[in-house]
Amino acid sequence: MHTKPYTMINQKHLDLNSMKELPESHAWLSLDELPSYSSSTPDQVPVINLKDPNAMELVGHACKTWGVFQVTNHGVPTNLLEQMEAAGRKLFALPMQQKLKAARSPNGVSGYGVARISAFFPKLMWSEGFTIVGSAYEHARKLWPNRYNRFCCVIEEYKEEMNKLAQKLMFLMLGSLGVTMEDVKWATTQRSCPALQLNSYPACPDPDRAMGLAAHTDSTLLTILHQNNTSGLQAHKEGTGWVTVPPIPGALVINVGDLLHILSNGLYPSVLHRAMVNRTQHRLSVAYLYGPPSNVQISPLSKLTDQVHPPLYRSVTWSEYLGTKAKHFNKALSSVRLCAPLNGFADTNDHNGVRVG
Ligand SMILES: C=C1C[C@]23C[C@H]1CC[C@H]2[C@@]12CCC[C@@](C)(C(=O)O1)[C@H]2[C@@H]3C(=O)O
Ligand SMILES: O=C(O)CCC(=O)C(=O)O
Ligand SMILES: [Fe+2]
Repeated sequence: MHTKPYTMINQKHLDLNSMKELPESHAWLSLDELPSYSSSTPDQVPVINLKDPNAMELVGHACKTWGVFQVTNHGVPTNLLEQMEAAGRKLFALPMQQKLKAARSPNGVSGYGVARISAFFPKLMWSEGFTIVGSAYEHARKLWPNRYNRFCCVIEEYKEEMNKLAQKLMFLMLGSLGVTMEDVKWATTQRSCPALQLNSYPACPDPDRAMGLAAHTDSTLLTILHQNNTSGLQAHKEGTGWVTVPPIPGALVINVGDLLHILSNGLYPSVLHRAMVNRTQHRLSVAYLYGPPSNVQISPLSKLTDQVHPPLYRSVTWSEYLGTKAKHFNKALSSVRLCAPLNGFADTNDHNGVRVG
């Protein structure tokens, strides 16, 4: 038997829940490299009632101006959101040795571990994650050898409901640009292969020097995020700076991802966002990362391009783009860009210069 605490086994898997002070490995030098602007009128992330007769227009406007919004009346049962949150809590409350049994392999996608983007930062993030692509069965069986069924059922039901909502959102987002689901046949005929990301942000002894999840855009078409009633999510808006996305009970947060940025030829820019931590509360979030079927070529929709608006991005599949993101992180989007914008300026939404830490 070893006598060292298991937090020493692997520096990347410190048990944050038991730390009384912030270790150097997690102390960020600067949390803000992007400018913040002071404004007398506080700018707030839109909240849209999906049963509003103008929902399509409101969604389109939110995608153009923010790339993030919250939705109410979204049709996902509240008790399913609660069950998912409870399942997440149960998972992260397991002892570290147990969680490590389902650790993500070095080049793998699924499993327990630090955020995939960690490799791009000199400091570690104050969070732990669990990624599920495909069935949760293999991992759940390692975590709870005799009682994995309940976890798997909640995950499956959650994915089912989120898929319905994602389709509805695609219909609204594209509809607002004059694009019909006929123009994007794959969106209704082929099944997508989504990912589910559970994030846990333990209470932090020194929140002002720690980062929960560093600034990034999602590689998805769109992401549906459920945050428990603890704030921490912030979105970046040009000209405004970082804005907190306040938790609203029962509401879900929708992010525009890089693939929708490409599909809309830049009309819907993907949103840069991050998660901050706090001193007293354990924060939990569940992200449903929705992309197209993995081998469908995604390129700017022909309805949105003409001589004056040439396609700005080359076509990519989701699986190729995930590889590009894993390699180039915040330069992934500009690496698939075809031509410079007509005004000659770098596209601010390509998130080229973001480096936090
Ligand atoms: C399907 C996806 C999308 C992934 C990779 C893979 C599984 C996990 C997703 C996330 C979730 C956390 C932020 C992010 C940036 C990360 O590090 O892992 C995401 C990434 C992406 O959107 O690129
Ligand atoms: O925890 C959050 O609020 C953000 C999570 C997130 O951005 C992600 O999982 O991609
Ligand atoms: Fe994200």
